[in-house]
Amino acid sequence: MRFINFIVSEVHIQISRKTCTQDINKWGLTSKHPVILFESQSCTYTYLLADKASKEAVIIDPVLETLERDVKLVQELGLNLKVAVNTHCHADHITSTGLMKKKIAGLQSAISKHSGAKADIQLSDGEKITFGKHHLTVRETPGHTNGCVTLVLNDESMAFTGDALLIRGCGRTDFQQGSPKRLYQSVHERIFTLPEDCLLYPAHDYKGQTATTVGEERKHNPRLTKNLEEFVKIMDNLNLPNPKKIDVAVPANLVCGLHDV
Ligand SMILES: N[C@@H](CCC(=O)N[C@@H](CSS)C(=O)NCC(=O)O)C(=O)O
Ligand SMILES: [Fe+2]
Repeated sequence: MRFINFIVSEVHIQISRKTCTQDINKWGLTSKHPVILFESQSCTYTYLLADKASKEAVIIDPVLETLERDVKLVQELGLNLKVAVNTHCHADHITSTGLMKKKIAGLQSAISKHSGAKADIQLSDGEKITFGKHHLTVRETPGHTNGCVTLVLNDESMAFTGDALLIRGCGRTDFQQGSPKRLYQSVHERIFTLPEDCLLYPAHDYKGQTATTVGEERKHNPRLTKNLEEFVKIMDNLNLPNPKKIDVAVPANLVCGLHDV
């Protein structure tokens, strides 16, 4: 399912199906958008960013179940996919980065060096992932897991928050070295300090929402507008069932999704 079809730096917007939470007028005709792809079993968003001139591209959080769709799209658009990056070692689905490397020559996988997972590129805070004249800067945002990163586009017009910040929510902190205190700090110091109108794209949404902004979340996030003490209490009492695939997904994602696939 694709909601907005766009290649970074090109004005080409196709908005269909579900709505964004933010005022649509804010998007404006000159806005840039990533290609947004959705995997419906795990409600995961995969993002594809490309430089129009050079065709160099980056994919964020691709999912095993939608590997063929994503590879086909990359080929149809004639992109030179350079990096497939995971925002963290996912617990709810298996990444497709390992198998995607086998289908796309020259593709490198990437994940935080704090994730404990194997990949071609072990990302550090401040590192840049370059595609054509653009880059994503890695901001470490631990708390959901130790190895969570937020990827910020060079002009700070958009950021990909993984599970650190979800729309009107945030990643759980009850497994994989989760820590509500660290997550609170990460979001307040490393995401909420981005420009108010910076678009935020999460790794999941369970309610049909597609994007938000820093300003909206600073004002309306029901968890992160609380003080630290209240936030910790909320997170310690979520009582969510474990993701159904956690026992297969985590070991598989520690080896780029290639475990027993
Ligand atoms: N039901 C899903 C898992 C749902 C879940 O736990 N989501 C995670 C992100 S994936 S690690 C989460 O942090 N949720 C926060 C929340 O408040 O919902 C499944 O079985 O896969
Ligand atoms: Fe997660």
